[in-house]
Amino acid sequence: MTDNAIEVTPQTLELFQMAVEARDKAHAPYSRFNVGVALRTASDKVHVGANIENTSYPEGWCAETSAISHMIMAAESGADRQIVELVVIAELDPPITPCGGCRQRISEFGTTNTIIHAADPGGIKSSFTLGQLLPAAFNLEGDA
Ligand SMILES: O=c1ccn([C@H]2C[C@H](O)[C@@H](CO)O2)c(=O)[nH]1
Ligand SMILES: [Zn+2]
Repeated sequence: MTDNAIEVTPQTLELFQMAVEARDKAHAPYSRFNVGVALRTASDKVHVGANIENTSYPEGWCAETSAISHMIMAAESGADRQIVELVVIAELDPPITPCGGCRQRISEFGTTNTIIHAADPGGIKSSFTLGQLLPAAFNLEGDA
């Protein structure tokens, strides 16, 4: 359990390990801030990503975006593109949560119940639902 009572399961710990490994692949020579992500789909597939920066600074992208790109290109069914749970890891205290743009991207392929775990190398430190991180999200389809 973390501070707000979202459960950390053995599956979550596996996700954490994969995010740690993904982080080693970051290309972040400009910020020197390596980020790793692992996400699990409704079909129980795992995809990873790291941040990939560019000498033209605004052209870099986040670890979450890398992982979503992997998920979409590997997907063969609707469940393969539904994000159930995601771990983001960097080295900061308090641990980072996805940036605003990535919250919106996760929202495209998640629900308000999608779980987002914020980790540092020591483990998962806090957990949120996407609804907590992106309340009143933009959604052309409305609630119906
Ligand atoms: O959730 C986040 C927040 C930041 N970054 C990256 C973007 C940039 O490369 C570096 C510093 O902001 O961290 C991510 O990958 N994910
Ligand atoms: Zn981002």
